[in-house]
Amino acid sequence: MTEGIDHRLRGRWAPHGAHQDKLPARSLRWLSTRIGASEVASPGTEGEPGEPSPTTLPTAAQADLTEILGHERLTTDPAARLGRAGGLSYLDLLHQRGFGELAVPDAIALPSDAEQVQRVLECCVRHDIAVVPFGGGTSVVGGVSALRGGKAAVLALDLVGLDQLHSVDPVSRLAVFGAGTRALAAERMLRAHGLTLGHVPQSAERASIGGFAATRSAGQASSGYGRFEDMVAGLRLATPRGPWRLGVAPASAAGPDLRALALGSEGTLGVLTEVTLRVRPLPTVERYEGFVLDGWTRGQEAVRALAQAGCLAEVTRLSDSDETNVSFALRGGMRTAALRGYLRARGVREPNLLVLGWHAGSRAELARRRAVTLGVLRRFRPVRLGTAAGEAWRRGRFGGPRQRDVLLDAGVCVETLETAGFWSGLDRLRDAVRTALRTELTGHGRAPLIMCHISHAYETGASLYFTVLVPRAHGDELGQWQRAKAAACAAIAGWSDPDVGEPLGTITHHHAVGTDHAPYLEAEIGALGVDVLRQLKHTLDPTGILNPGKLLPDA
Ligand SMILES: Cc1cc2nc3c(=O)[nH]c(=O)nc-3n(C[C@H](O)[C@H](O)[C@H](O)COP(=O)(O)OP(=O)(O)OC[C@H]3O[C@@H](n4cnc5c(N)ncnc54)[C@H](O)[C@@H]3O)c2cc1C
Repeated sequence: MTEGIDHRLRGRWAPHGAHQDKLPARSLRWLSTRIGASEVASPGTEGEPGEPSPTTLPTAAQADLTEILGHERLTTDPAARLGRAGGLSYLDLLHQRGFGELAVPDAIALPSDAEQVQRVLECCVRHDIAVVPFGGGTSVVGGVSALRGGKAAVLALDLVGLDQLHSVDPVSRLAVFGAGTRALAAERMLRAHGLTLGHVPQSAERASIGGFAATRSAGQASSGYGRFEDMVAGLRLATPRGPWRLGVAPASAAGPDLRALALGSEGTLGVLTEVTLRVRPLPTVERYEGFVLDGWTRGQEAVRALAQAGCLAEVTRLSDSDETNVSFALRGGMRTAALRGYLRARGVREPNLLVLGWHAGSRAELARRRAVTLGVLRRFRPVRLGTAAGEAWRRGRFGGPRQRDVLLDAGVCVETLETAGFWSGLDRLRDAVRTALRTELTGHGRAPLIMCHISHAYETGASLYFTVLVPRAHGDELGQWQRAKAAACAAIAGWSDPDVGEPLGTITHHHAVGTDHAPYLEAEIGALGVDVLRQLKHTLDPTGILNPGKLLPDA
């Protein structure tokens, strides 16, 4: 029923992928010295979450839900409930390791089709039970926290059973998926038709099509294939007011695009049951290549030039020198030492690694596009590292979450956050976030490592993705990151500098709002914008059962 994913073991990324958990001892030693950690390697008082409180699902509701789903597809088993208690943010993982209070759903519903989803919602309206739509559970912003919103009980509505490819229309290049389909499963199904979606976030092993649509996700190849919302041609939702279908043509002037209301609605307006996606022919040739540019400013200028010349590779990813140096250090060995020497000899003082990955329909197309890209890059004097560096990145692209588990085991606070801004303000945004994080996390012998990369570029601006590593503050594990994240969010929202007065960037480029970013939404969309969302929610979900506390903090 769970497609090989053991939902009882949420504290770790993929129990069956344990062999990829490698982070050599010498790398850990290097890291601990770098971040000032006598504490690293001592995880402190870590444990397991306690047994959850007994379910408060009313007996009458349980009987009605069982009638809809059958005994097999409704469970109040404590392990299954713990398995859907939150997502995969650093704070979620700390909760799973026994720090602080863990909000646990009272029951799990596992519907097998859209009709069952609709009936479950109507039943929850009748019994006034909160519902948390649950895709892959990879939210890193509190999107699947089991909050009750004042209701007597909360149900996690796991969509894993809606995992089918319903139809493929190769003529129109469309495919219709059940919302619970996992990304890699969707790719496998499309491959059989010679097609691809091209949406590959780092969470692809677990995350679902419905989750991507509900959060407006962006994958690692978004510079070529687009953001997930660009891929959505149509949607079906179950709502407390009844089913809703959106999207009947490739383009339309029939009033505002209501699909955009469902995209990014984070389970607060309805439950996505089916998603119609624009698909592309499978590329026949791919090439990943690494380049080094000297300094962040030059690297950023190069990516802007590529974006504005309309010649971004599908994967375009620029790491700052902190991230580049860490990736060199973790690799270690003679080759890396030789590479450092070579870069110094070429006059590179601050290596910023640029990875470009092209997906093309033919060798000729690849050669043509690559030549244009290299032509644009030339004036930024890149040092070419060839395909070995590009392939090294590609091989390691899914390793992050596994290495995070290893670092957590070693007592490191490791978390990411992201934003986006226009090119002209990107330096200011990056500086503000880095300063906020550094100020909050430095002290007591700790020297946080704050790395940044651009992995989604547009004509007008780019995303900034920060990865933070710092020794965990024993006794203040949750507070340490909560304060740092709040400071970074305040900087993005433009609150930390009285001269700014408006947001420096968006509070989230692709992780969504969830609970964590909800306090900052108004700074971005205004009080009127929040009111529009509130009214919309009231129309679709009048009794407020859907995903309480997400997107709108008070809904
Ligand atoms: C290690 C790691 C790497 C990540 N990398 C990326 C990345 O590269 N790019 C990126 O965009 N994100 C990334 N994320 C974040 C996360 O994977 C995305 O937000 C993803 O879109 C969530 O999909 P999911 O199926 O896991 O949704 P969930 O976590 O289950 O849910 C996310 C939100 O959507 C709602 N929801 C889920 N399914 C439905 C549905 N069918 N109908 C209505 N609402 C629904 C939930 O209620 C919740 O509010 C990463 C997360 C982790 C842990």
